[in-house]
Amino acid sequence: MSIDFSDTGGFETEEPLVTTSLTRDDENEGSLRPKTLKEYIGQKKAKGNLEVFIQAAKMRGEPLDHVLLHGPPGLGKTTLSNIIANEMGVNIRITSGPAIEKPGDLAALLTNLSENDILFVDEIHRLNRSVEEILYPAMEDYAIDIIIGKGPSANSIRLDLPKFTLIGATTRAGQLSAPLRDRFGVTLRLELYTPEELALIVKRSAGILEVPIEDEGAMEIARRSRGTPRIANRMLRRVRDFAQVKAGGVITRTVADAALTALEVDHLGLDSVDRRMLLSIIEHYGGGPVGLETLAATINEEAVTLEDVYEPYLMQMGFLTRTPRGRCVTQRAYQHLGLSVPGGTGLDQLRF
Ligand SMILES: Nc1ncnc2c1ncn2[C@@H]1O[C@H](COP(=O)(O)OP(=O)(O)OP(=O)(O)O)[C@@H](O)[C@H]1O
Ligand SMILES: [Mg+2]
Repeated sequence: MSIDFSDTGGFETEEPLVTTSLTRDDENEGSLRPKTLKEYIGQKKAKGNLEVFIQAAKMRGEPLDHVLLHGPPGLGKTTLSNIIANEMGVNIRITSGPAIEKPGDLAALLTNLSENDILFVDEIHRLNRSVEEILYPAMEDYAIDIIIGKGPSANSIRLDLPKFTLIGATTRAGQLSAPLRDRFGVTLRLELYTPEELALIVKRSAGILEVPIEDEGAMEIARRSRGTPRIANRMLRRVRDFAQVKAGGVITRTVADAALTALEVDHLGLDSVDRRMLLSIIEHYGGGPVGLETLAATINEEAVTLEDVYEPYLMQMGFLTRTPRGRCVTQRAYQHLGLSVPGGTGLDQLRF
């Protein structure tokens, strides 16, 4: 059976599937968030470590060591932070690097915490320097130094804080200053998910959303969601719309394939930006190397978006490599795009 979804009707105005930030699609993302470590699929290494640290902290009746979570957007950093709070049985206060403008803002947050609470700072690489300096003694000694008064009569007093856990999340661990990075006892890197793990996530989400889905339908979405649960959940919602309007409601492999193809997501999950990126390196820069900024300007996208969102997946798939002189496409990329590999190596010769 084949279904033609090329007439996408009312779906054209949808927002892109791949983004750095949240879209309208994610509004009820919260309802799909697992609440316990057990429900949190994949990330075996990070989860295994956390299980031990959480148990040990609970046995000692102490707060968990400060945790730094890093990895590309949409892999479950915020989710994991909420789970840690839940598993520890403590409160979590949520803020972000850019939201804390002055040292006083952070001091207010810290002094309002209760014993063992978690302070979650998203995008922690964007904290400004003067705010960051308040964090050093807070993390190390559970204290902050406050200056009272001005000029010669100014006095510094040390204020004790409750023992708390700082969880920092960042997509760019490399941008964290060394003194801040060193003060985290636990650093966990989240990895892109395998298609099998993503299929479990899709089936779990479909269950919550009460969408009928076949195993093969879930796998089709999983294979095309570029290792990222947030994208898998977005795709599930779009495919559900197609399934309901055009195919009787059930998400089968055929329905998922037709819907995602209509959304310009190819069978490995590459979208139009990925393809423009690879094609531009091939057509304008002879396959590379080309610097990230130059490439971004050529295809009219932001360099950070390419670096944080697109590159991790293209590198994982073996389509792109990073060299000291810039980005290069691989033979696999030529093959995937249906182009012949320059120099006549690769496919052309293998065919004989
Ligand atoms: N391990 C997981 N198991 C099941 N669902 C997950 C998992 N990780 C993430 N999700 C789903 O993906 C969505 C996005 O995750 P989350 O918001 O935690 O990502 P993030 O890493 O904080 O992203 P960002 O960097 O953009 O802040 C969540 O709503 C959740 O439903
Ligand atoms: Mg987040």
